[in-house]
Amino acid sequence: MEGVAPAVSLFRPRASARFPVLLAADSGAARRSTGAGGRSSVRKHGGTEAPPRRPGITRLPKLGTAVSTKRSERGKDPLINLEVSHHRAVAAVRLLRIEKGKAFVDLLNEKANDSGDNEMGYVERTLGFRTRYLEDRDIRLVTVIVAGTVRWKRYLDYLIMSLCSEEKVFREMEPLLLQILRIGFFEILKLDVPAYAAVDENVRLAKVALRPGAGNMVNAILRKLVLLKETNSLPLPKIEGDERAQARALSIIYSHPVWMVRRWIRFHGKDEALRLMNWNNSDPRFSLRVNTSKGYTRADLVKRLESLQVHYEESIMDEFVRIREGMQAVIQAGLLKDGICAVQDESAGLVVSVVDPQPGETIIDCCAAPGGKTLFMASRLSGEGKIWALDVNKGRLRILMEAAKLHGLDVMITDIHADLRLYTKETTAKYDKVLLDAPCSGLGVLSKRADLRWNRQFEDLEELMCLQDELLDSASTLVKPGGILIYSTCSIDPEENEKRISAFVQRHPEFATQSVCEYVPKKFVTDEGFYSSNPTKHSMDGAFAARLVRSMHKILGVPQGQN
Ligand SMILES: C[S@@+](CC[C@H](N)C(=O)[O-])C[C@H]1O[C@@H](n2cnc3c(N)ncnc32)[C@H](O)[C@@H]1O
Repeated sequence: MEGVAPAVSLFRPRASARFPVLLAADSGAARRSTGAGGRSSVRKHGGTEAPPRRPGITRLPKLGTAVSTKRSERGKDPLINLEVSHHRAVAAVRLLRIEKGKAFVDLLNEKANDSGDNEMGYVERTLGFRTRYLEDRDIRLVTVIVAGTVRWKRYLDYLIMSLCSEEKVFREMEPLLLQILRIGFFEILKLDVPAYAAVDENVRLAKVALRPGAGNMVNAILRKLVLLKETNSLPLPKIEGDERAQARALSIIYSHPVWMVRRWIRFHGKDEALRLMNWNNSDPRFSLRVNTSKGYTRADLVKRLESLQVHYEESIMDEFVRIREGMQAVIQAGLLKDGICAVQDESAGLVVSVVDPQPGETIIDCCAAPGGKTLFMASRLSGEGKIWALDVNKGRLRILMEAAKLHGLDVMITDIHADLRLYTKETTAKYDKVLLDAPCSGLGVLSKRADLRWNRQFEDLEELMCLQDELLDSASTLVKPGGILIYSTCSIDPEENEKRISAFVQRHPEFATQSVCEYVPKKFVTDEGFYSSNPTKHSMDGAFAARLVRSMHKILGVPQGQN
């Protein structure tokens, strides 16, 4: 099931829903509202999107006590609509913006994800009214709905299209109406929100944000859906026919792109492909790494978590704790902001174990930003040694250095803003260890990146593999004789992982693979001696790493300067 277990109780209908009101926060607003017959005029807003007509809304001249007025107090927020459910309104607008590429799905830091002034501005310009500022519970609901609706988009759209009178109605549906329907379908099918609440609230949103006709359409389609769900007769495709047809059906039922389904069935078999898709559709699990460089221990972190009543589990790694429930409490208590710990998946931590940083070493992290692994490596150096953090993305590199300062590690890290391929042409510097955490498809982290599956095309893989080869060639020139090159990805795709390494050692006989068995628990070591974490096997993100040792001696056939 998608979403969090307590979601059902969180979705109880609001008492105020029975009393449609658009409250005016000041008398000026009351003057601007039209009076006659309860019909509202279309008010012009500063934004590009004109607000839709909202007939049937009563505007009251006084601010009710139930209205949150952060902006009203500043005299800027005259109109707050209490008729619609606030979190659904914000979710619909965020979904619209994600679809246009103007927002992203942030599963972790919901507060920072634009849920303040900016987002309310978008809501007002898009819907034509302002909602009250969201409380923590609402923000959590927005996150659950947005992430879930994005994950399940293919499944939801298939059902919405099936329940429209004809395909053309679906294809030509206005974007906001489609988002409202997706929310309703997701709530009913995956969150088990009581049908009456999901229908009622989404019909109201469509009526107020669009027009009565749109509300009627949402009503008709959602009621049809409720009936089909109750009779267990959802019109889903049958898994039958040839391999391609089966993959297409599975891609709808499990809401993944067809190419991914086909690829996973080919590489891992059908059962594992299904397990993987189930994992990607489930709530992501987060882990915390305690910041030992500031003198904190895991016991200190555990104590703080217990005082916050956060549910946690011990990790296989000394510095880590797995969070089962209560990530918001961690964020709100300032544990991240104060540099006590960082959010990091154990799968990424294990890559650092493969690097095995030792005090006194020189290490270059070739694709370092935003710095999760750089910081962990630096803290393992125990104050002795140095790390160079290189990345082509200046903004992300800035985030890395800010985090380094927060963690008290900035003295050990030097940033280099460059394209690795160009940088290595100009430098003669050599390092004890070189980490290449390469740009990749991210197919191992789809549960945390709800929208990634829709942003990746099959063609991207080809391009990424070429880049990975080029970066490997460049990174290899930075390794001292006898030094170590570590190649890692957050992908589970063999072509981005094992295949890149076998191609690399063929091109570079001066490098030989070294088993990672000394560095990570046995269950993560593949037959070929690589590190590999798998979501369905290890209940963590998918990741890969290989350790390659550079020969101490010159190898015949290797061009001068590269050996
Ligand atoms: C997988 S991310 C690195 C994540 C990072 N190691 C961490 O643990 O937080 C890949 C990084 O490669 C960088 N990158 C992509 N192409 C690059 C290039 N040609 N030279 C240097 N960095 C590059 C991207 O900007 C991105 O930050």
